[in-house]
Amino acid sequence: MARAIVIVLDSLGIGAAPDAGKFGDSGADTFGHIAEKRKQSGAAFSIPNLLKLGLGEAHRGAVGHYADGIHECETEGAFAWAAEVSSGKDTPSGHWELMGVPVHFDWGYFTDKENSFPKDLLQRIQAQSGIPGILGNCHASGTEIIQRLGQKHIETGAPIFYTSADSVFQIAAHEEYFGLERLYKLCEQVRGLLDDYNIGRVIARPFVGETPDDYVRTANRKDYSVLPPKPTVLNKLESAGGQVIGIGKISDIFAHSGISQSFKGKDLSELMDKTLKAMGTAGDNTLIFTNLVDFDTLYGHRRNAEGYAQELEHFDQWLPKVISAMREDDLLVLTADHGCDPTWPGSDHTREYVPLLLSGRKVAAKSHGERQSFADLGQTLCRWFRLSPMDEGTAIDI
Ligand SMILES: O=P(O)(O)O[C@H]1O[C@H](CO)[C@@H](O)[C@H]1O
Ligand SMILES: [Mn+2]
Ligand SMILES: [Mn+2]
Repeated sequence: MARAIVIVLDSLGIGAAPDAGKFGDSGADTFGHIAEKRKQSGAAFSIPNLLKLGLGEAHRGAVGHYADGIHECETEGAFAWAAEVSSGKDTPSGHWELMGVPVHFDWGYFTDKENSFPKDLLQRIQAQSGIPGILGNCHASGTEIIQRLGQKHIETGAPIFYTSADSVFQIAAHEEYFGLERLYKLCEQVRGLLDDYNIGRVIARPFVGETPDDYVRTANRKDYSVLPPKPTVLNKLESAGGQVIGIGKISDIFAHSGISQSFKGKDLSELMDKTLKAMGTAGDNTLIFTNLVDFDTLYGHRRNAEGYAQELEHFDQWLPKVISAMREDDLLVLTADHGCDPTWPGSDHTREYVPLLLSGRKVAAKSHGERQSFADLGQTLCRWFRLSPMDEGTAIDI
């Protein structure tokens, strides 16, 4: 009986999508530019297991040439490169589309770079929560804004509100001076006031530290997403009696819908450890669904190409353990939810193709070419679990 393990390397795009121009992202290439930077440094880029599963070949398919230092590689799995049909290049859109439900509506955005949030919304937040004031109220990189405003936040007790090119309302506050539970409660209140604005997520961004130079965000980040617009493959599998084990922020991304069990972890090692543990215990008809957020949060948004390369090498070393924990009827999928090119201007995501790397004892090594939607993965999972098809997506013939 079937199981599937889907691991999202958050933000590992493999080249500008056909519609990247609409997002100002023509020429973005997360994987290609990481490889290029590593080549320029003179050091080798050691990701043999990812290459065997088809990462280099999928990237070549998407952009038309091998990344610097990457050569032809005989793959041991099926691979493809997929474009996104959802309107946004954000995390929920990417994950929901992977699970068969693209976002066809337009999210609301706070587009103004300064004074980003409407005055009446801010007034209602203050009235309901009783916070003494508001800091930020602009587009920002989350690490830069706590360095700039963290001290004032501690002195005044006013939380830091900021946003980005995504449909997000982010709130940074000190875990001890402001309080973690208080931050979560504030995020819930803000979530409740955003219905008219069609905003995808409120994100709690707690940090610790005593001076601007040592403020650091903690693993207690929490995402408050709206529900996907329709039932996803997760709901379908659960309704058919299967199990969905979410690891990392998967449960938050799906607003806890279609998740049977959820495990968190503070970094890639903990998350991969929990993935392996789940593989050891999960029964048939289980989807183990892991999100590895650090690629995006620590390296993509921070525009740290070398850090991203090292994290990919680190992940690569986990793959032999994952592969040896696989059973006869397991399908392993490595993919991504959007790009976040660490060489790109600004700090936002980039509109890119994502890899679909499928492997397992019953999966033939083959290129499945370009896919028109991430939803092809959802449809493939339906077929794998013998579920009725989703409305969107074309199953990959593995
Ligand atoms: O700069 P930080 O706080 O990491 O924010 C980033 O994280 C959000 C969620 O991925 C994105 O919308 C982007 O703004
Ligand atoms: Mn993401
Ligand atoms: Mn991100």
